Amino acid sequence: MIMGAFNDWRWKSFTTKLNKTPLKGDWWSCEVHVPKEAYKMDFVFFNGKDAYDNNDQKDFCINVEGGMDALEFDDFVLEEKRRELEKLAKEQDERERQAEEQRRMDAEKAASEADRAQARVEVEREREILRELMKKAVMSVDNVWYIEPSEFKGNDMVRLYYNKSSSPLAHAKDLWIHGGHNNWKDGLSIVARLVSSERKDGDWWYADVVVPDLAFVLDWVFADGPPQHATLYDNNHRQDFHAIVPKCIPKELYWVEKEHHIYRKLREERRLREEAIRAKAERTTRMKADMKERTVKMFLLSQKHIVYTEPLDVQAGSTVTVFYNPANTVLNGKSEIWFRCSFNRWTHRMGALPPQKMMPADNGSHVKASVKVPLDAYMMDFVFSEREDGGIFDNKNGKDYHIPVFGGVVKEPPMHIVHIAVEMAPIAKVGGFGDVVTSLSRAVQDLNHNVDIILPKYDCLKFSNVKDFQFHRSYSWGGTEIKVWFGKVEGLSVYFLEPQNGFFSAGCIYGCRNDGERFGFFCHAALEFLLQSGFHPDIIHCHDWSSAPVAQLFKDHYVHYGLSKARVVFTIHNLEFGAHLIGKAMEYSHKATTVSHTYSREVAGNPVIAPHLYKFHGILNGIDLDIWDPYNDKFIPISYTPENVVEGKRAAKEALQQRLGLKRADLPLVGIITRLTHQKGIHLIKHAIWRTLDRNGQVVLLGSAPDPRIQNDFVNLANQLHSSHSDCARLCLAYDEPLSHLIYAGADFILVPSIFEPCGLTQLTAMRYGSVPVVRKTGGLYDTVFDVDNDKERAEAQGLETNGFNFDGADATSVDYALNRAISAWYDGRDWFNSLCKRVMEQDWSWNRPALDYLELYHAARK
Ligand SMILES: Nc1ncnc2c1ncn2[C@@H]1O[C@H](COP(=O)(O)OP(=O)(O)O[C@H]2O[C@H](CO)[C@@H](O)[C@H](O)[C@H]2O)[C@@H](O)[C@H]1O
Repeated sequence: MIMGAFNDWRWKSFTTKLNKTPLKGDWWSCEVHVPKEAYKMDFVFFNGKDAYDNNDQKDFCINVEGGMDALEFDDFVLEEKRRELEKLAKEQDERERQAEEQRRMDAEKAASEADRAQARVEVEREREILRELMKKAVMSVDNVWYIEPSEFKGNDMVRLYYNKSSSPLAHAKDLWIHGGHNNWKDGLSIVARLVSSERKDGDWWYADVVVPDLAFVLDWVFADGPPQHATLYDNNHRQDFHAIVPKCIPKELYWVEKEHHIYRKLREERRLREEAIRAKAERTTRMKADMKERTVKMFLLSQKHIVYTEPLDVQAGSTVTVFYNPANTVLNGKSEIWFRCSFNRWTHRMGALPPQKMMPADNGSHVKASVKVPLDAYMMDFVFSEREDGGIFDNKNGKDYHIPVFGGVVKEPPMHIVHIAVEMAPIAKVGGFGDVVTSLSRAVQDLNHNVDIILPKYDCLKFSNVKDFQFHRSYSWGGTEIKVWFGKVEGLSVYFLEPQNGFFSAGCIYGCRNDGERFGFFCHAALEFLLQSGFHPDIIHCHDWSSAPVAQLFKDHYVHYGLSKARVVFTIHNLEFGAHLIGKAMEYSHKATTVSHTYSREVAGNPVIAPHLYKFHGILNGIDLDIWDPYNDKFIPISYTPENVVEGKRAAKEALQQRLGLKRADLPLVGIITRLTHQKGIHLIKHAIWRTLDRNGQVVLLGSAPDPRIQNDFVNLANQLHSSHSDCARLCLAYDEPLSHLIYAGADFILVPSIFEPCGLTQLTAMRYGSVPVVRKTGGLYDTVFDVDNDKERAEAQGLETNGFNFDGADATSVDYALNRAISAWYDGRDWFNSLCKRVMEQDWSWNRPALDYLELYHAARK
């Protein structure tokens, strides 16, 4: 028998019996069908059981002519796989669609039942009221009123008689009936003037009225004039008059119809409500996607002076041309440029492609090379060199060039990232660091990676924001038992460590005498938890002095024991505190970052940073577009987008003024939202408050000071201002997240005069809400705010438009320089100012771009 297959045993295997032939020797034969995709046939012979002739373990093979070649076959297989994946994806989509449809139908059914039940309740209530009424309703009252004929029904014309002689209307000249039906259900449905009758046994009057359709009780009062003009009434001692309609329609039928009517109304209202919610959600998603697409395009184009591809979107299976301009790199002036490329972060099965000499491009500045992108690529990787065999390389400072590939059959394998952190918004937030832990994690998770967070289980956690909170396990370490709890926060998995030594039951996050000891213990306990739970993260990300010890502990105790795959990334949010611990983390981490380029340059000379610059990078923070979203924000009165920013902000300003008791007037409003510490430029904040008031503006400050002396100082200032400028200044000296949303939306300007600022989030959030930032040119403030008068070119170099006002120095004149221009711009040209609000709102200060930078960094850490 023969057992074989084609193309290195990858295609169409077969097993067939051979027949003895009459040829000389012991020749056997069989017929084999050679498929058109074959370039090679591989086979062995055997006896049908256990004896093989496999050509000394090399197998036999014959090349096949006229079919595909090996490369074509690779493509063919991938194409097949792509088709298969497409089919599976379609089936999956269809299943999801059906499941969604089912969910929708179930929800519809439940809602419909709820509507029906409500309709029933409403009808029952009405019925009860009417029942009570019917008890009081009669056909006539002797000597007061009666109706002719005595038998009547809906739509009949009847004559109602009234004897006013002993009523409050005894002396009225004019007499009117104001009536309705079924307990005044439709309000006034009967109005008529009464005329005097001939009857002599009293003072009888009458009116002819049409009985409303479907009425079974008539309700009325008498008055001395028509509605709105009457002054005297006879309302039957406040009971009104009620008459039974003797021949009204069958009652049950009425109520059935009524219930149905209410049900239809409820259902229609619900449908409209749901449609509005759906439309809004769709619009939110679309706006987010548009912003992301614009940013990614901008990012790809922003490197155009060095490298770009044609087409810009690289598709798997297509051929792309890479353009490179050595003038701006280390290869400037080289006579030859060689292009060295691979895929999937250099892990592609084909390995690196052979180096290719680049040819001059038509534009004169760039050189170019073309590559076919395989179908199983998700990333294109390349570097450039001066010679075929190497020499000087441009590898983008060790990071290499990477361009994402779309539409491939293989997806990037997810990384597992664990943050060890002591703050996390919104459950344990003190400042911006807490925001970043949450929003960076969400952004990386959105890019299909796995993210976990380890946090101390403070007794002061905001548990209301933790979903599915549950006990996870417990372990012993450091002489105590540590309970681990698990929960979901903003869609992120969080492990909470609760050592039984009470370290985190102090009622606060920071501020204990032994903070260093508490957090040092936490860091070690977190690593121990990872080890004991068998986690194998790719990246352990620690932050600031509080989880800085992780880096060295990892190196000393864990790298050889089970966590060896992990790399440690350390991020500095603020170098002010814990320099010694930060220095250690700089030394022991694989990569270190801080939260803006400019701050990374500002601290580069610091002795704890300087020796480690080779692994130190500035990556800007972003804000979370779901958490800060004026289109879906429950703390502001009108939801708005750039299209209706003026209307949205006007409503928010009014709500803010009303809430804080400020004058409700159209004045320039400056907002300040900050921790009140030296870093934030306290003397400049104070000065700016007075300056704004001088210029007839309003100021709202939301902030609190960890230092009681500063807090006191501001309490005094608040007292002074609230009496001298109660219309125009409000200092809220507390931490208040909902109020911060209203200030971001209601202010015209957000002032950030920091002395130093690693990144700063408030100016970014301000822009998301269409507020114009006024900032000091330092750290991340410098990188994100571009002065409308002075920074046009600097903004353009980043593909941006100017977006605010800034100043250099740290004295009163310097703040005035920016603040005066800002306020004047507001007074002088509202159209221009409104267009500036719209413009800042359209800029993308989210994680769309920085999350990609972090991923590059994580990959670089793993190299
Ligand atoms: N009284 C109050 N009520 C409600 N909310 C308030 C508040 N006071 C402040 N906030 C909020 O706290 C956050 C402050 O974040 P920042 O980044 O601007 O400063 P912070 O100095 O805390 O952060 C540090 O870490 C971050 C993150 O890396 C860096 O951006 C920054 O430069 C660095 O100093 C914002 O979300 C703001 O809205």
